[in-house]
Amino acid sequence: MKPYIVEEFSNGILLFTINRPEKRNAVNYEIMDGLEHALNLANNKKVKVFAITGAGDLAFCSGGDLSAFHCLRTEDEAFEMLNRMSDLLVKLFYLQKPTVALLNGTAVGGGCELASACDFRIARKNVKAGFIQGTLAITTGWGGGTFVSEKLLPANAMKMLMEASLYDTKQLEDLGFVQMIADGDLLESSKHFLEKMLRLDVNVLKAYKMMFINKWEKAGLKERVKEEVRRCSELWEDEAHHKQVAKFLGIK
Ligand SMILES: CC[C@H](C(=O)O)C(=O)SCCNC(=O)CCNC(=O)[C@H](O)C(C)(C)COP(=O)(O)OP(=O)(O)OC[C@H]1O[C@@H](n2cnc3c(N)ncnc32)[C@H](O)[C@@H]1OP(=O)(O)O
Repeated sequence: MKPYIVEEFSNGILLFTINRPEKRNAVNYEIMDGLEHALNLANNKKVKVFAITGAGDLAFCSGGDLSAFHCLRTEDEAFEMLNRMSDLLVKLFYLQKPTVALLNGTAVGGGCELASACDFRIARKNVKAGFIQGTLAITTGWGGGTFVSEKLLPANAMKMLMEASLYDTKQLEDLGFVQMIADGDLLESSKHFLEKMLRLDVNVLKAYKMMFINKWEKAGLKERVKEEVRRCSELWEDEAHHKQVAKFLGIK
């Protein structure tokens, strides 16, 4: 089974699907390579909106693949992986067209960071999401803390990060994290959400997105993401983190 799927629709939506439902769409290096490939395709002027979703109906993305990354023990080893994914999420954040995360299921940890790198989040009714990294004795490490602090009211962003909890769709909507709760098919609901944008020329969408990109550039966003990655790498090395990951993986 291919670990990811890239589909271009005639209405201008390019859809990237993480296709590892058996691992709750956890992100490993293959998925990172796939995301990089899809982001390169998204620069084509035929693409008006870039969308991301997960295969199956249980998880959008469960964050970093703990079995793949459990072997990363030191700050530097962690930084290399975290930096690779954070560079990709910055590229997604700065994509010069609208981006949308279609939350087909649970978005936890890095999965919530992936969703926060998009301009919009549309969720199915029974979805839960949260930055649970704190329960693993680390912080966000792919840029999600920086992204969400740009997207939500400061108190709501800090609440989501510091509570390290899962929220339901009503809570996510109240926090301003989710812009629409889908009633029925997620892709159809997203087309309804996007239909007014999709009728505009891609250059108009690009010009408006540049207004936000310029603001983020002036706010030192890329440097703040690098600091976030470094802070997470430092915590990653601590025994407290390795112990929590081993517990999840059932390793004594
Ligand atoms: C900076 C980002 C940072 C990083 O590490 O890079 C993070 O993302 S930290 C957060 C890492 N993610 C997690 O801690 C989430 C772990 N997963 C879960 O909490 C649950 O699996 C959940 C809530 C996503 C779904 O629960 P559900 O009961 O539906 O499924 P299972 O727990 O039974 O899992 C099924 C199957 O998938 C494997 N799995 C799930 N998540 C991951 C993951 N993140 N990495 C690797 N494998 C994962 C799980 O082990 C099961 O595999 P199986 O072989 O069937 O036992």
